[in-house]
Amino acid sequence: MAKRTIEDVEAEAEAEATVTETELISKKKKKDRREKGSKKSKIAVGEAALAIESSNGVSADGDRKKRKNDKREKKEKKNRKEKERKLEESGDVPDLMDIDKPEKLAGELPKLSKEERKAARKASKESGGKAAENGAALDETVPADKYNGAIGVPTSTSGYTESLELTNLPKTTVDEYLNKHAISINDPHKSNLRPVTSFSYLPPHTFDFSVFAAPTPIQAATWPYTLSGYDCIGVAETGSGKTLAFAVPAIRHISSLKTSSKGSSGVKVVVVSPTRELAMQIYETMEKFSKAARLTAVCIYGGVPKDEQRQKLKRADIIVATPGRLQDLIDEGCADLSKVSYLVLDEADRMLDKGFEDAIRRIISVTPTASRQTLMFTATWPTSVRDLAATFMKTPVKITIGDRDDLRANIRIQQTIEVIDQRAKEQRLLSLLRQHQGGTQKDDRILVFCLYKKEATRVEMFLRSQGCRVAAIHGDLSQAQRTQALSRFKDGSCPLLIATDVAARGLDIPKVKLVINVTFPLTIEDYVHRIGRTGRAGADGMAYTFFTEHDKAHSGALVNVLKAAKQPVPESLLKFGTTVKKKEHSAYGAFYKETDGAKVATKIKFDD
Ligand SMILES: Nc1ncnc2c1ncn2[C@@H]1O[C@H](COP(=O)(O)OP(=O)(O)OP(=O)(O)O)[C@@H](O)[C@H]1O
Repeated sequence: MAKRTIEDVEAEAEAEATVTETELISKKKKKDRREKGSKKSKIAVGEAALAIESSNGVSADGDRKKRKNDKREKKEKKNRKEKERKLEESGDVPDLMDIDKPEKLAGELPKLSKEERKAARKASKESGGKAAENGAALDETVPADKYNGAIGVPTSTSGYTESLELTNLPKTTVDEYLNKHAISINDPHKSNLRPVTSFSYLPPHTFDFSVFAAPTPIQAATWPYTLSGYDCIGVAETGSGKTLAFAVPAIRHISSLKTSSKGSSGVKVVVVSPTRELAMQIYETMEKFSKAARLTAVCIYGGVPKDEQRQKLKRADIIVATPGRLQDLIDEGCADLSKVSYLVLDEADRMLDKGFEDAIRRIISVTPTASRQTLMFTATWPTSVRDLAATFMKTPVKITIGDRDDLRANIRIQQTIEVIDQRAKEQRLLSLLRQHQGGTQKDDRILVFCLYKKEATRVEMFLRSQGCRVAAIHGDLSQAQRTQALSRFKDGSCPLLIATDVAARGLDIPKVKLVINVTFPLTIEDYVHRIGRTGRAGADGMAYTFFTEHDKAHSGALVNVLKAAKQPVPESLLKFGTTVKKKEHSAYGAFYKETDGAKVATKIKFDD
């Protein structure tokens, strides 16, 4: 027999111990199982006994308790449902803005009377049916006088519900508002949503509107549709508050996604604008509102390094961009637009024009078609871009303020056309500046437009040589110089700005007293936008335009714009003729329409 070593003994002892332990565990498990089984059968026996007792009426007390509990549960469920219904009907659905303080919201719910609930239910039902009817002719406009005043209804994912207060307004009050502001709503969905004529009619929000008395007509008319999730074209005069018209629903839209299952990270909102300065301006507005809603916005534009923009893109919810740089970053794989569900083309006609068309197509092509809400806003909506616009939109609602199917300038701007010899321009400019910026008026803001960069530089040098405090903004300057010039003009440290058309659209500079067009722009639309830098937000403005032999191709269109705004038409301008040149889009050809200069634009009021 082999001799056992110390190691063998230890191994055997360990094995024995292990066996013993295993046996013990298995014995305990068996015991537990036995006990469990007996407990179960005891419970089963007990339950069976109870059941027999109960059926014999022995435990009537327990049964009564059970029924009472069931009843209480049913009542609670009914109350919960009723509360939810009230919320929906009153339009006070918990807002995306208020997600941080739901308790406060719940505490603020108004109590509705039985009649109010009934009225709201009926209204919802009625217009719900209407909202469902889709696909009516796109061209069918519902002018103010034909508006049937039916009450709005939630139609979209973001769940806009007309406020009860707005619903309860008499139809005549709504009609009066629509007529007064010449609001035309072309709604193929026939949802008949009433304009939000007061900020208090908006669903609960965290926006601070305290500086404004009421929504402007374009805001009032478009918000119900944009908040409902419809594609929308908004056309209203320069300086009429279109930025907030698309910014408010943008923030609400994105916040609603954050609270829902679709709220994964990624860019949800894209706003595209034609110039860097306008993009920056829109970004400032967006950023102000985004912060309150804890969203992140990024401004993407050319002329500056890309690195910072690339970094910011990684955590952005909102992009405000110029098309070229955005396209670059898409092509580089740094801008992912695959989750974008709210796209805005500001200055839409410009964005759809030849210069930007390719970039816009590229940008739109990387956004999802089905889930994307597309909005277009502008003060000018030439027929030449309308068909192209339609290719990017789904049965859009078109809202125009002040009969803008034909080109309209802001009627509060006093327009003066001076037919002049090319060589006399500089001296005339100088005398106008002395007249409007002399003495106590030395700080009044004047914006001078030139057509070419070189021309702008020449005019700037000339005015400087004459002792004028002057800044300039055009494409030959670095972005830093452009930004500095604009901010000096805005803060008043330099009250005279020479610009090319980079400053023609969208820029909202406070209190520009006078716009002077030294050279006529390339299009009549640009003329309307240039002079629209004055007379904003309900203020009056003034514009002087030098017109020479070289500009005669624009005389007909200019005459129409002047007549429509009830402005004097100088005989010297008429001599160049009144024919309006056809406008063609590169891909869509001519969509010529003779404008009717006799039609008069409607004055839009801000304070009522
Ligand atoms: N409800 C309101 N009441 C009064 N002023 C408003 C209101 N909403 C916006 N504004 C102000 O009106 C001014 C012009 O607004 P905004 O720049 O949005 O005009 P716009 O219609 O986009 O002009 P443009 O056609 O030139 O781009 C801004 O200073 C803005 O703060």
